[in-house]
Amino acid sequence: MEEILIATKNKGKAKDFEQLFAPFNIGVKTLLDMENAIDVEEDGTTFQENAIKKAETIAREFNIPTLADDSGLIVDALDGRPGVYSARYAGMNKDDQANLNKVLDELKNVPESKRSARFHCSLALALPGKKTVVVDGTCDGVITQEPIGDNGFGYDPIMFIPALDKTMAQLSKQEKNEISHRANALKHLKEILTMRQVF
Ligand SMILES: O=P(O)(O)OP(=O)(O)OP(=O)(O)OC[C@H]1O[C@@H](n2cnc3c(O)ncnc32)[C@H](O)[C@@H]1O
Ligand SMILES: [Mg+2]
Repeated sequence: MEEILIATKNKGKAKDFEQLFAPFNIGVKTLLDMENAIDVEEDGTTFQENAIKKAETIAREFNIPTLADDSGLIVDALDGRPGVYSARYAGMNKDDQANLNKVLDELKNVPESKRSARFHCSLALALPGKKTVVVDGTCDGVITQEPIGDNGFGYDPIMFIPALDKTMAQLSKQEKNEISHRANALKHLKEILTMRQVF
């Protein structure tokens, strides 16, 4: 594989992937580099369904190997919300700040011992003419009382990682990419592709 298209318009994800793919000899493009990319409606009820739909629709449009990421935050005390609706939890206009404030608000009276959560990432790789490969990765944490840290994106400032004693937004890009849901999913994908000798 010489070039891969990441089917995302999210700048934060695009940066994560740029760094995650740096060790491989593969050119990485995202939808931020492409004109006229179809806007894929994320109407699935699972991360995997949405990832497959994004990857296959975009692979068909541009006819190159395409990787899609559907991800989100799962909070135990909120029965798994925001889950697949993470990107539009506070409304359709995709505002990271509003989304994380809604989570903090809903957890206002929940004690630390019950604030467990995890990030989930489903990756789908659509290779023209082949069956799409799907993998998952997760990363456990605890929701803070308020946002802490300026790095990363999305819900990173409210996701505390006990083992590192920092929120995701206090980690450097390198540190996040060693432990993140996205990094873990990519590890699984690499194992499968190595097994199938695609890489
Ligand atoms: O669909 P694309 O174009 O890839 O971009 P998106 O932002 O809409 O992405 P999703 O549909 O997968 O929604 C993911 C949501 O979960 C959040 N999220 C995903 N990965 C994250 C991470 O590593 N850190 C913090 N928040 C994350 C992100 O901010 C979104 O609100
Ligand atoms: Mg999306």
